[in-house]
Amino acid sequence: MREIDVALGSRSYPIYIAGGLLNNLGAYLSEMPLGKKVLLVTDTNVDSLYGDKVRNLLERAGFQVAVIRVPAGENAKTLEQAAGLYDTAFDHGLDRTCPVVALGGGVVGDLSGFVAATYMRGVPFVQVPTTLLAQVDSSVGGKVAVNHPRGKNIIGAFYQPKMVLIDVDTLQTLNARELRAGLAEVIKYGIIWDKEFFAWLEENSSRVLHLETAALEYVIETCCKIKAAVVEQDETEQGRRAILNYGHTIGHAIESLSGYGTYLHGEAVAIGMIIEARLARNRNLLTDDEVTRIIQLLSQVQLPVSVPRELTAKDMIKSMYTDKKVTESKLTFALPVSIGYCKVFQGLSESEIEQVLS
Ligand SMILES: NC(=O)c1ccc[n+]([C@@H]2O[C@H](COP(=O)([O-])OP(=O)(O)OC[C@H]3O[C@@H](n4cnc5c(N)ncnc54)[C@H](O)[C@@H]3O)[C@@H](O)[C@H]2O)c1
Ligand SMILES: O=C(O)C(=O)C[C@@H](O)[C@H](O)[C@H](O)COP(=O)(O)O
Ligand SMILES: [Zn+2]
Repeated sequence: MREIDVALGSRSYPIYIAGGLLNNLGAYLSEMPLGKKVLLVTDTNVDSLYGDKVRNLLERAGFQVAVIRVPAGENAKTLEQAAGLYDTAFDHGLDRTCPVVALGGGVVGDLSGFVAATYMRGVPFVQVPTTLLAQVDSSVGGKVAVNHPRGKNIIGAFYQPKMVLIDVDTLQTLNARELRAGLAEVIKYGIIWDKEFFAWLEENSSRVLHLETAALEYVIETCCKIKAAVVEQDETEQGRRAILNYGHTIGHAIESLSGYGTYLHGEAVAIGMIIEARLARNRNLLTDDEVTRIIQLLSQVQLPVSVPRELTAKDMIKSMYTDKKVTESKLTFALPVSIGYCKVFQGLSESEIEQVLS
């Protein structure tokens, strides 16, 4: 088993990565100082695959489990769904010592983490991510949120989990489109932090797409280590953490303008990374060759590479002003300055953004 410690003082926690780890969830939770009632949050798809198994494991470990299933997909990241979770937590008698356990992808993790952060001003939270995207990104670092019709993740908090348990075997049931969407965030780490990892992906992406366990474990461990390092430097995004947002200023505009769920988060981020790489090229940060390599790798894993035709530059730019990196009305982007290193730039002009969108 691979183990990574996210070192955040009193909010530190372990990330465990291995095949078959779901079987250990009950034992791990029993060793933690937790109350005996669990709110197990999942979605309809994940419930049908792993819900009974996890519930039984937790009950055998002595926990009383209330399961709540939200509809699968981005549209479940709402305050209305959160309200349903609060009701179930209340009905089940969850007190401040009792954990919320997120079993599913980033939607379940973000939504239930938001509920864990706010129910009774905070109860223990455990992440059991089951998509590649959630295993490499959303389960780590403590960003929890729901969407607002006008902007992604607008209502949220920073709230770290007590443990992240990653069973790589769960990826065997994930469909190809979702796997590719997860690969977008994987490629992001190569671009913003680790040029050798980017080069490894250029050679080995098909091993990940073929769900080869050794490749998956290597990818997940590498990404979680990078994310842990960034979050340890800047837990609440006062500055440097915003590099994890590369591709997201454009990506979030695509997601909210085209209707949440039309483009998967990873797909929108893939398009965003290309447009933002072009922004970086126009500022002489990236070379033409580096932009080509980025486009080539994203195309190689069959991610979308162009902005949907129906979205106008004007609407995209308007939507970007709801981005959380905006301060004093200045559009802010995380831009790579080479493959393997990224910086945050404030005050980009609308005309330079229009130029790369058209
Ligand atoms: N908090 C963060 O730091 C962070 C980071 C990246 C993304 N996110 C958020 O994560 C969300 C996207 O997460 P996602 O891509 O995991 O989407 P998701 O949670 O919608 O899951 C994708 C789909 O896969 C299904 N699924 C999940 N696990 C499965 C499995 N093992 N086998 C078969 N099907 C499975 C789900 O039911 C769903 O239909 C977005 O809302 C995004 O904003 C958050
Ligand atoms: O953890 C972070 O920090 C990230 O930016 C990771 C992103 O992949 C993720 O999509 C995050 O939810 C975006 O954050 P937001 O603050 O722009 O909503
Ligand atoms: Zn993301």
